[in-house]
Amino acid sequence: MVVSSTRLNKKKKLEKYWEGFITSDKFDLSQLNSTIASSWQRCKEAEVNPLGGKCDRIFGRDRLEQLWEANRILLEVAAPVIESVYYTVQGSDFMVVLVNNEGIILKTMGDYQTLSSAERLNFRQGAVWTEDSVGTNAIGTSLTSGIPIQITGPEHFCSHHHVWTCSAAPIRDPEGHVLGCLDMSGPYDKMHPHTLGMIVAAAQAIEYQLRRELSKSELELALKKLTTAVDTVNDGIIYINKDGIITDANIPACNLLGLSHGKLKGMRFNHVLGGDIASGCLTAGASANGEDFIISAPPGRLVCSIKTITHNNGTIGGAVAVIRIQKNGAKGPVSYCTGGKMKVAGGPRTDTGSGNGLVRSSGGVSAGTTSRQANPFNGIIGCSRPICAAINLARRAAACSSTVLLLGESGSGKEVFATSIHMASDRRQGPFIPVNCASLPSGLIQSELFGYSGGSFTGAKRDGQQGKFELANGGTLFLDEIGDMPLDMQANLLRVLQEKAVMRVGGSKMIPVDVRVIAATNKDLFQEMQQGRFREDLFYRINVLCIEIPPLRDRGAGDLQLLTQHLLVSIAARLGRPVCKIDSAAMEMLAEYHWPGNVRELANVLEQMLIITDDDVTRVEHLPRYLQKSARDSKGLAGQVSCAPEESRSSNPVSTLEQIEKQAIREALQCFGGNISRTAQALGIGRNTLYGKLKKYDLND
Ligand SMILES: Nc1ncnc2c1ncn2[C@@H]1O[C@H](COP(=O)(O)OP(=O)(O)OP(=O)(O)O)[C@@H](O)[C@H]1O
Repeated sequence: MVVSSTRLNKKKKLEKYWEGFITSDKFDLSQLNSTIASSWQRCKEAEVNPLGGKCDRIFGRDRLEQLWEANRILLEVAAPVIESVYYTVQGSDFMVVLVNNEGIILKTMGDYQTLSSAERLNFRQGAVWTEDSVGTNAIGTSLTSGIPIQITGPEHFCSHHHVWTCSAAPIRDPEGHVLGCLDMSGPYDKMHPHTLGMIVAAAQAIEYQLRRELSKSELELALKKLTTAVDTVNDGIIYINKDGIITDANIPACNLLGLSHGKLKGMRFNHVLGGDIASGCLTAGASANGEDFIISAPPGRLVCSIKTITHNNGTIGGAVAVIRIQKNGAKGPVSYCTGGKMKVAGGPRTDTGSGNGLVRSSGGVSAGTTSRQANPFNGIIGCSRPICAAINLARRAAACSSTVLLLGESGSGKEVFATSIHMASDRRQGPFIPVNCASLPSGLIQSELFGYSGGSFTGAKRDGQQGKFELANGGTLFLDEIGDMPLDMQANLLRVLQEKAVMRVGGSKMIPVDVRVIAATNKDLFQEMQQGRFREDLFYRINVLCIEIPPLRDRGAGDLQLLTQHLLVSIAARLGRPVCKIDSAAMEMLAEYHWPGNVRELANVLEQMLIITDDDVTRVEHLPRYLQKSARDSKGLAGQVSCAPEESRSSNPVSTLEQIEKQAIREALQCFGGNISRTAQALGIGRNTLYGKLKKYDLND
């Protein structure tokens, strides 16, 4: 780009000022913009090295993760704005940066070249970009002065920044507190005064969205408070819309009326409680408002009081009815219950109310609380400490959108974890696309991942083809065996992860993709990185949240039993055979074995055993030879360790599935200190099923 002579003159003039200022104690800065002059003064007082500019205050991954969590809403709201700003300037060597109110960089997005130049200054996530750390700069100076500012070339206090131009604007919460700032930085010769305008508009867009988020969460909180209060009172509370239809009710109301929440909702209030009491309030207005009505229904009478809800313009929006059992002496007009599905105490539920069925129902029907959502982590069988720790981390991973790195031996369940994280995340409606990086031929890996445009190579489809990234848009891309990805592809992958956009092979335009990446490997990536087989920058890019999945041999006998039981049932179902028991000696041998192939190997061994067994018990002789030998060898070394349930060891040589199940439940209960929910979750069954089994096995204590 040709730099205009005016700009060159301005730069030369600024350079003179800068040189004069840093070399002399007294230098007249009256000609310089006052915000910049004050900033230079502050930097001098803070003894910032004017000949430097490379940041040496950088927070590591742990602190950064805490900061991401602390600034979660800001990051979520800012992400789409940052992307749209970036796409507007993409290809012009600019980068967009979000920092928190302490000047710590939370997020960067930019062209590869610019990010690489920035990296040389440590201008990257975790770096502290305040004035006292790196001198006058748009971020630090905007945060200090509280105003949007553009700082170009020699206006920066440190000489390393003189080739940069930066524009930053503070982002404030609705009360005016600065939450951070948004910055756009790029080469000095591409400086444009409009950049600042764009950044100010983007910061305002973030502020606007933050206000909306905040009022939404305040509203949710107010609603929660209200629901909690409503559910803790003893009186029945019923909400009615302006047409007299019940829209909601609390638990006591359902109990008093003997109707479930689901049934009550949608019924006509008058139909349930009789008379015209609701219509009186809703149509005739205030005359009946707040008055008590007695509803007659053996064996007791209910007092009902209705209050209308009015809009600001005075129109009636609905009503709230409060009902309670009539205490002696309560007076009021009498209404009669005329219909609805009533539950008579001690008797069956009737479908036709005859006008006298309104009673207090003590048991049975409870208000329909929202049913518990299915837990995707229930599919991960195991209750040992290491697997529970991994599941807990995975749960956290599901709640955020950071890249996840799954480490674990082959067959240990990395894909099971990846799918569970996807299913528990807010991307569950989007696609889950698994890619095995090791099995892709090196010539095809690029087009497989990024797609290709029409006619880009012989044999290519005429209209081109989407790659896995595009296919995973809005969902999750599972990059299995990432440690086997060729080095040149690693560079391309890094670029896509940074830019959140792909360019198809043979294509010319960037296609934005919204993909969450979960990577997995059974290799020691750190070692791979040190030996130059894995790119350092990619390693740190994907290693945001690392989950180590323990090998089966480290998960203890409890997990082995649980998995064996689970797999025996599912394999039998798949093969269309009855479920088999497993001989305790065989079970012991399984526990002796070191399981290099982990759960996958266990599943294969059990399938083989089921296939070759003729009766309903599998024994040691059904085990593969190599496993028998290996287990015997290790037993010889390690002594006798039994994993068979205690009660089966004494007399009966065969462990029934029930014995195994009882033992597994006992261990899981112990592991979770008797907590039913967590035990049920770890065992992969529902709480009610667990209660049933505790009763069956007499494990209630
Ligand atoms: N905790 C678990 N609960 C239930 N099934 C499991 C568990 N762990 C693994 N499996 C089963 O074991 C098999 C192998 O698991 P998975 O494919 O997830 O392993 P992996 O670590 O991704 O293997 P690889 O490294 O070879 O790709 C699958 O059939 C999976 O269903």
